[in-house]
Amino acid sequence: MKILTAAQTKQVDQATIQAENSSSDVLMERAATAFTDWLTARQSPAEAGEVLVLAGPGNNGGDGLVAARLLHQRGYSVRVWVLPAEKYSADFTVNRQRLPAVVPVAELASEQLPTLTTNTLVIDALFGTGLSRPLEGIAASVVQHLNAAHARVVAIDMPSGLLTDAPQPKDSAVVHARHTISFELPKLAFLLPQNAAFIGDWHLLPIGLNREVIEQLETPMYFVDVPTLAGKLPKRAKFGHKGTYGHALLLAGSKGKIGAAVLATKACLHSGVGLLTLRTPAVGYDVVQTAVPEAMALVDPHQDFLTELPDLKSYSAVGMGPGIGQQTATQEVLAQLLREAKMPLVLDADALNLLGQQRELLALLPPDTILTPHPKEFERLTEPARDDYHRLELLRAFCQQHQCYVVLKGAYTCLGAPDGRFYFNSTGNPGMGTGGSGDVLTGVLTALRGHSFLSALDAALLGVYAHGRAGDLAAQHTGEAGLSASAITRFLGPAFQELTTTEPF
Ligand SMILES: NC(=O)C1=CN([C@@H]2O[C@H](COP(=O)(O)OP(=O)(O)OC[C@H]3O[C@@H](n4cnc5c(N)ncnc54)[C@H](OP(=O)(O)O)[C@@H]3O)[C@@H](O)[C@H]2O)[C@@H](O)CC1
Ligand SMILES: Nc1ncnc2c1ncn2[C@@H]1O[C@H](COP(=O)(O)OP(=O)(O)O)[C@@H](O)[C@H]1O
Ligand SMILES: [K+]
Repeated sequence: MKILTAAQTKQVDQATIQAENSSSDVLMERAATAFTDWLTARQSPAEAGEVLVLAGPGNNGGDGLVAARLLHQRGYSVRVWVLPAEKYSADFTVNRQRLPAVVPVAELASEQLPTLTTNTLVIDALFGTGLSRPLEGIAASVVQHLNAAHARVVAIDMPSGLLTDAPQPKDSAVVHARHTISFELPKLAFLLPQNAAFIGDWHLLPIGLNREVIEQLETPMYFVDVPTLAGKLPKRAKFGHKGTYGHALLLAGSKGKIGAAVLATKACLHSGVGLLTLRTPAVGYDVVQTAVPEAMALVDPHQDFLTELPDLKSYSAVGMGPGIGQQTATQEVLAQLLREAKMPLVLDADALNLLGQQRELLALLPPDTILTPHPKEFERLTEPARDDYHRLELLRAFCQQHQCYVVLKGAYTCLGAPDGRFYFNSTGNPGMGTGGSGDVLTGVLTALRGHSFLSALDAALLGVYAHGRAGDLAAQHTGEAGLSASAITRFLGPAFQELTTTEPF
């Protein structure tokens, strides 16, 4: 699914209206009807109480006015508050006129603000994607009043005051919504941690925007859902054998962190790898042979940490990092790996920290290497980010400079590609914020990079999605608090199964 800018969204709106030979108020009616359907399916008139609709001067306000009319028609008690402005959009004006006279309408003013309690249901239709600057004056006062009351706010399209795809000026007033109901495609602002408190839970409602126009628009940003991945993971071949699916090598573990190696190993085995060898310090031998008998253990001569790179010639992909520690000898192993590897690489955790300590090693990264940092690890490779937008700029520059893929982990993990594109993942849950989840991802990605039939991009997209999906499936059984990294590995199979192409009949 594409992520479009505010400007592109406007373009799609207009093209949709043109293609349908209709008018903008028809599209507004559709959007507001979808919004109202969403709301009324969740709140009866009695549960909602008096619904306050705050309407701004543009089409976001227009959406609010249509919703007010529809809610009134459906038996809800509604009161509208309009933001004073020099001019109102045409569709605002049309829908202001269409509002039944019995619906009370008042103008917002600093000395006249609605009375709010924590239980008041407020529809925030002040500003949407047309916001061009931070809120000030009466608009800012209304937003501050709303936030101070902790009312139940449902925002239409955007929480008012929040920019769709640009950094937010510091301390600007932005609505804190419980839900943000947007249309058709996700917006970049929804995916950034710094906006979580404004957006609440977001939901997308289809409103029949023109598919062809969306297809044609160029964007460097995608939201990865099932349709994005359709057809990428082939069914296993009838006569396939272990050689068909690659021989992966994992370099993982050190004394006290052999568990990280076990988790990555299990994950790799549950992600379709043909053969797997684990290189771990001698201290891990018994553990690994017992915990993961399917993997071959190739122990390092050192008892506690990795000191020697094994011969690489048998392997189709190598993953390094989980639990390896940051010993100088291990750094040497990493440097040698970067110099010698002719096969795809996945680097995680301490392998990234070691790279951060010796940045000249970055020049040795083989093209299409996948790095999987969380934001702190990413900073160690680059520089501290001012905010989430700056972090994305750093990500793009890093991927382009080093011609690598970076899986920037988080709630919406962002895969940066060497061509400057971003792919935000849609699966996963907060239960995955627990030690070892990242080790599991390394195992998954190493397995997929060993599949000669997958490109680096497709391996990364499939792996990140399946990892999150496995976390979601596991959480259905364990709950989020009860989720462990081991549980994620147990649901990788079903997650991959869902993504596997079925033969056409
Ligand atoms: N996209 C879709 O699929 C569909 C979109 N639809 C809806 O349309 C919405 C976009 O509508 P929109 O373009 O009229 O913009 P909107 O957010 O109402 O604000 C613009 C007004 O605010 C003003 N203004 C701006 N910043 C300001 C500030 N800081 N302080 C004060 N004023 C400020 C600005 O004036 P100006 O910048 O010219 O001064 C202008 O008057 C979209 O979010 C969705 O809800 C649906 O109806 C149909 C399907
Ligand atoms: N709130 C969340 N929603 C979705 N996924 C999450 C969330 N928190 C963490 N994750 C996922 O869990 C994994 C955590 O990785 P990482 O931070 O490296 O953990 P560890 O080092 O403990 O293994 C990442 O894949 C991340 O995307
Ligand atoms: K809004």
